Amino acid sequence: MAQNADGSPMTAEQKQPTVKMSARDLNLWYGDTQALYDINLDCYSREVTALIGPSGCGKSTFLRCLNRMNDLIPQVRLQGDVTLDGEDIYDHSVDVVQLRTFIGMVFQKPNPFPKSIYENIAYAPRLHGTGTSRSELDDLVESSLKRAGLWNEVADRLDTPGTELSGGQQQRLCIARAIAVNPEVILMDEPASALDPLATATVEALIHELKDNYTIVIVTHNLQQAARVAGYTAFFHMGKVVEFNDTDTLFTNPKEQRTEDYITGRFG
Ligand SMILES: Nc1ncnc2c1ncn2[C@@H]1O[C@H](COP(=O)(O)OP(=O)(O)OP(=O)(O)O)[C@@H](O)[C@H]1O
Repeated sequence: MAQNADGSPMTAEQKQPTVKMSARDLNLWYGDTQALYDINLDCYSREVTALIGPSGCGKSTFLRCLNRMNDLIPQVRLQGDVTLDGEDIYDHSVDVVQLRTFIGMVFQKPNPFPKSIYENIAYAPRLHGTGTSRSELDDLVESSLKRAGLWNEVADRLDTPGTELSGGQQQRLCIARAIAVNPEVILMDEPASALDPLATATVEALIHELKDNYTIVIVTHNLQQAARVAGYTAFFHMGKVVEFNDTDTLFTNPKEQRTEDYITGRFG
């Protein structure tokens, strides 16, 4: 049971999660083809929200709406609202480069820069002016690698190329790189699907730890993974959110037949 610091049980009001990001009546088209239909979904602060559903149902498209990555795809048209702390992220006044420092992203395939481990972390903070002196950058590199659970494995070889690390280490390096610019939200698009089971378990443990400080939204094909890491889960099908609930309820007591069919393996 959720408790207060003094051990007393939390009231329903205290347990109410805070909305960090929100989509309202969100529709998206690639050219003439509609990919998202009337999405209404909240992502709660300091929680992990999993997006599940069969291939092509719009999970990655929705994830990319949350930090305007779809802006980079020609022919994309979007209707509706996406907010961060109640502010419209599609407002004309929003600096998209800065927005993506608040809302970082980790991709399916680890994609470290072809630079040293140190430079992978230091590059963006230097660019954004958040770390200027060498000692500030040293501290930032160390703290980011520590938070991503990679420091002990790389502390003595910060000058070696990030691309020489194992796949799982590269993915944690990419997570450290996202953390280094001090984001509030981290979007993850199947972050463990290219990793072996051991590296997957390490990344999952890391996600679990990171949620104490960050809001995380993760796309996954792996239902067990959603059950392990996410407090909340949204089931997407054919561009729509069929059902959203806390993960335990969605997996054990789904309201919609389509959700039940999917989680019991009848399609997908
Ligand atoms: N860049 C693009 N241009 C045109 N159509 C696209 C583009 N990206 C995705 N789509 C289409 O949008 C729909 C949703 O795709 P999306 O990649 O968001 O689904 P997904 O649920 O993440 O799938 P998967 O699990 O296979 O990654 C699909 O029909 C897909 O073909």
